[in-house]
Amino acid sequence: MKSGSFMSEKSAKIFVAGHRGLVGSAIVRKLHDQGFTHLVLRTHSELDLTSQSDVESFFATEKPVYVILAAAKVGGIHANNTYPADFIGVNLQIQTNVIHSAYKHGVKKLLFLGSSCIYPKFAPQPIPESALLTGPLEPTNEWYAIAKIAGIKMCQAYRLQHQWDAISGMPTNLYGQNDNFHPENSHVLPALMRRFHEAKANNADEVVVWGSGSPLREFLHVDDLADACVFLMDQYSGFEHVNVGSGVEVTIKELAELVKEVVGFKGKLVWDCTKPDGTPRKLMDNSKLASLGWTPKISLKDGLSQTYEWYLENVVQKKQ
Ligand SMILES: NC(=O)C1=CN([C@@H]2O[C@H](COP(=O)(O)OP(=O)(O)OC[C@H]3O[C@@H](n4cnc5c(N)ncnc54)[C@H](OP(=O)(O)O)[C@@H]3O)[C@@H](O)[C@H]2O)C=CC1
Ligand SMILES: C[C@H]1O[C@H](OP(=O)(O)OP(=O)(O)OC[C@H]2O[C@@H](n3cnc4c(=O)[nH]c(N)nc43)[C@H](O)[C@@H]2O)[C@@H](O)[C@@H](O)C1=O
Repeated sequence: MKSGSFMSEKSAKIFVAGHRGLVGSAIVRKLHDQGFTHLVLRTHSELDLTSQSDVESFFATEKPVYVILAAAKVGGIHANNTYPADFIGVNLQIQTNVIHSAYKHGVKKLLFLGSSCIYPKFAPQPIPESALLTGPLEPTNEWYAIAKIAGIKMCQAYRLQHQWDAISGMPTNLYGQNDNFHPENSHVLPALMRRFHEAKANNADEVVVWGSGSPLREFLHVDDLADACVFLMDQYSGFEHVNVGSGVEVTIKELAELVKEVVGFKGKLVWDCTKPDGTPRKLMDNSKLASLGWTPKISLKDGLSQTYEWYLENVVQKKQ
């Protein structure tokens, strides 16, 4: 189902929740590029989205017209596995508060972002939207996945009961500027970029990479995701969530070799098989979004080079 008025309302008030994160910052850049003039932004310290009363008074006062929910407790396989209570609890709180107050205060349309980890561990590949809730989840991220599934279902329930335009996008693994480069808690791509960079700077002979190297992952540049989010806000008002991926998958070993090349590290890789592999494969079926008219533009090679340049200028140089 198409809606099609978002792009014609460039002065409408838009709340981008999580605007300093990887995804939120890319969405803000995209909205500015597209000529949107009235973004409402709050840092975590200005507005804690886990506080129901604070979220409620924010919506009562600001009354945004559109909401893009890119605030969440996010992390890689180790963080998900180590802090299950935070990943389920914080995410349920943020999304429940924002979705309910947005509905209550007359928001016209809301986009909720989930993740490809909502699908069963052994889902058919590529994974269609219809695979949701058809099998057991991957244990390393089931707490986060359950929260994200609840978010999809909340959007669907509010649409059914209140005819409210809440939609959900399910991005694949993302990367790009403003990513989290924490050594343990980040996702694989920024973790390896940092590790290879530091190994090169310290003339180290080897770099440790987690797991067996055999899992397959699909990576999408965050600027492509932001473009897809704006597209969905404008063009999609359906009940079902929509997959957002690149359609290209690589093994973790191939990814490690690519990052190594982009960074220019000359040593060898050592695999730490005490670390979990996680789900063996999660390539999404992106045909629904393609049939609506959206496809990604940034190749993994170009995206990696761009991200490394950003990392050098914004993380490495700022530390010096
Ligand atoms: N990164 C990825 O690979 C993927 C991400 N996604 C989804 O995209 C969305 C954004 O993820 P991403 O940009 O990577 O995450 P980030 O961690 O980069 O950004 C999340 C943002 O949310 C804010 N935030 C967290 N908790 C609160 C809170 N209690 N109150 C207010 N703000 C808060 C953070 O602020 P602060 O840092 O100050 O706490 C941060 O700005 C999430 O819904 C995630 O599930 C989906 C698939 C893959
Ligand atoms: C987006 C998605 O992200 C998470 O799922 P994931 O795809 O498993 O995420 P990941 O990026 O952390 O790992 C991908 C693969 O890479 C391997 N790996 C190698 N070396 C490092 C490494 O140094 N760090 C990390 N994190 N992983 C490494 C790692 O062992 C695994 O096999 C979800 O929890 C959930 O948050 C979610 O939705």
